[in-house]
Amino acid sequence: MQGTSNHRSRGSDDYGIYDDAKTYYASEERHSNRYGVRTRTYSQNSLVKQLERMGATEPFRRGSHDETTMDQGRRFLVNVDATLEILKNQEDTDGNMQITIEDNGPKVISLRTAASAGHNRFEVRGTYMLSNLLQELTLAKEYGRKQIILDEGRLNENPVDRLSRLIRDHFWDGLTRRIDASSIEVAARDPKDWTDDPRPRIYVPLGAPEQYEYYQKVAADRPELRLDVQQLPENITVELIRDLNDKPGLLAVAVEKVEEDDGKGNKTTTLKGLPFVVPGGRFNELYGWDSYMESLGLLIHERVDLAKSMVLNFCFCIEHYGKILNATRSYYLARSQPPFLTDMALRVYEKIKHEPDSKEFLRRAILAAIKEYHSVWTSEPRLDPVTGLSRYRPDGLGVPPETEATHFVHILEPYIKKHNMGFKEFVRAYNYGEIKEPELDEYFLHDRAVRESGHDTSYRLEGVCANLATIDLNSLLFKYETDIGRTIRSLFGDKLVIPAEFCAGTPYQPGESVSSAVWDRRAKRRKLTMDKLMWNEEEGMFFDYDTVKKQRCTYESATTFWALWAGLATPKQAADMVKKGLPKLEMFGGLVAGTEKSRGELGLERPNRQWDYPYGWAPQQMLAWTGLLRYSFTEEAERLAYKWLFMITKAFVDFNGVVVEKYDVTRPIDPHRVDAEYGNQGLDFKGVAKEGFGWVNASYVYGLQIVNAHMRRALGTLTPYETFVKAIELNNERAMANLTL
Ligand SMILES: OC[C@H]1O[C@H](O[C@H]2O[C@H](CO)[C@@H](O)[C@H](O)[C@H]2O)[C@H](O)[C@@H](O)[C@@H]1O
Ligand SMILES: [Ca+2]
Repeated sequence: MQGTSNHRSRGSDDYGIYDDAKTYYASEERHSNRYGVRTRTYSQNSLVKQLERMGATEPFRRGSHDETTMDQGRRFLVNVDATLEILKNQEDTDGNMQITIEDNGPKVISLRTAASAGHNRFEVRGTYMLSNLLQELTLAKEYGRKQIILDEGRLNENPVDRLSRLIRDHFWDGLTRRIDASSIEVAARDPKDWTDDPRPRIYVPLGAPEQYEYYQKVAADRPELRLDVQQLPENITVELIRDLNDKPGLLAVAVEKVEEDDGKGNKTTTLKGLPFVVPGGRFNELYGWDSYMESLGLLIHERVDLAKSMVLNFCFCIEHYGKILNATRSYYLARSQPPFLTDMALRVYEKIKHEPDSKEFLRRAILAAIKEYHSVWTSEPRLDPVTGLSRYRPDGLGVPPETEATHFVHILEPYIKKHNMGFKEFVRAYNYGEIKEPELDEYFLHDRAVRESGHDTSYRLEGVCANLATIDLNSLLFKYETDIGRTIRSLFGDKLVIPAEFCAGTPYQPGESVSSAVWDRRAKRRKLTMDKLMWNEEEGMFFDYDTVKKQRCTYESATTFWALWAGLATPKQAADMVKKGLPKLEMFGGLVAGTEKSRGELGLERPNRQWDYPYGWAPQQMLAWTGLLRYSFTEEAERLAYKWLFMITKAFVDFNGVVVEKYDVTRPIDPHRVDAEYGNQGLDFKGVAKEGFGWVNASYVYGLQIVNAHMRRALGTLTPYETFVKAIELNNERAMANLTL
């Protein structure tokens, strides 16, 4: 592998070695024989004929290994199909269309060099280079190339640079959706639609009549889509949401008006969907907290427009659906997800504040957040009136339809037996209240809350979540309170007028103005209550508080660090957390979601849960790093970031460019293997990964900003953390010895 690589690196020919796939492979000229390659043409027919004659897989004579590296690096002349065949037959021994350390091929292929016009050969060796070759050829084939001139630099690229580049140039685009005529069929696809006729369907809120008209026109103009366009009634009840489960669909989000040219010089106005980034895999809709995490990566990559339009989509959701939704599908209408809107909007604002409409953007986001704060998070049923703290506690009816088919079998089985019914028959009868089972009602109340918490599922929350004032939610609300107060004070002259459309569900009258003082008081009160009910000095951790049992919980969770992220911990609490809490949760690959002790024994009746030990999730890492830095625990933040990035980079190198939804942070060899619940997302690709996974992509980009330059270099050479530290210590000792004072 190369120690470093320069992404702007260009050969004398002016082509970039690290151009994005489209630029690299779509150019005819780049792959013609202009690099001193013999002008003989290798037609596809003659290649295939030679191939057949030789009974072999590649049609050139064997050359010597005497190619020298030129200033722009070695280049290979590669026949795409034939080489792909060799790779598949020889190197992908388990036949999963990926070349990984689990394949048992010879791990070497000899490629013809371009400078010798294909006469000389050079061996490409090892899993990483071969899997990069597979990825490059898969892309070349998709761009219709039969023969390419391939830079060796694309095969032995520093993996940190390669993954960062793929995220920047490919993954974000692969995950971006727009709900308009340009690509509604892509956005509407729902792998979680288990109905007999999973056709594309969109629900449009009553307050967006132009959108309703627009989508009806799209459906009429393109009948082959079978797009079903439905208008939602004004009052969205839990009964309605349950009924929509038979016809699940996408929920409309924000659009903008644009001018369109009909090709004859006539201008008409049409609608264009504001884009958003989806998590990936089976999650093909706009998610609440995934979007926040994604925006942290997008902003680093200067994709400010995407982050901004996700904020605007959230404002649309609050205005039309009453909340930032768990995600934008009909079955998610009743529940939200961890709230991050104020921080997200402020980060976007920081990037656009020189633009004329930036203040208006921020005003709208803060008004939406205020409405959400009051009408969703601090009113019943989520508000616990006794403590004033909040809980994840959404309304809903029956069994959530979006989970994998078997998810609730073990829960429902006893009831199915009791009522002597089939699975589907029972679920329908229960959902429609024909069967009353109060115990099940209680189970699903908590299950819905678990899903709203984003931590679905975990033994921290199962069977109790709706009663818990969690450390995560209350830290986020403290952040809302402080962000809103500070913004009103510093950017709106300590006076923000609440317009009529933002009043419903809030204590405000139209035109009433709000100042920062009340927000400061709310934050102060929340902090005091949390200190009293949730902080355990002995353990050095914040714990959830059970509002029904009126006691502090004991499950040790990585969410304790959210208190640092939000800035609610005192310096002493932060130091205690680093000293006592952190060692319990720090693993080989970074932070684990919860401790093994807290998770407890697993068994047939107690299967593993994806938000428990031994799994680690990108949002937990990102919030902890940011929180630690906020309290000046730089070394700890860097160390945790290094471990997480190392684990991701190593899996990326050893497993054909894989980037997944979550990792087993205790598993050094194959951390992407997760068999809990619905397995892992992001694994299912042929030849080349195109999307990664939204928040892991973001954590990678964000984490690289946390580690120092020396660490970044060490990651590029896949240096395990312990080795890195030893090397640093040795260096320091030497430097000390050589120090002449
Ligand atoms: O389909 C099952 C569940 O899937 C979602 O949860 C998981 O994926 C989300 C998207 O990446 C993520 O936000 C969440 O934290 C994950 O646990 C969905 O959010 C659940 O509501 C759904 O039941
Ligand atoms: Ca394989």
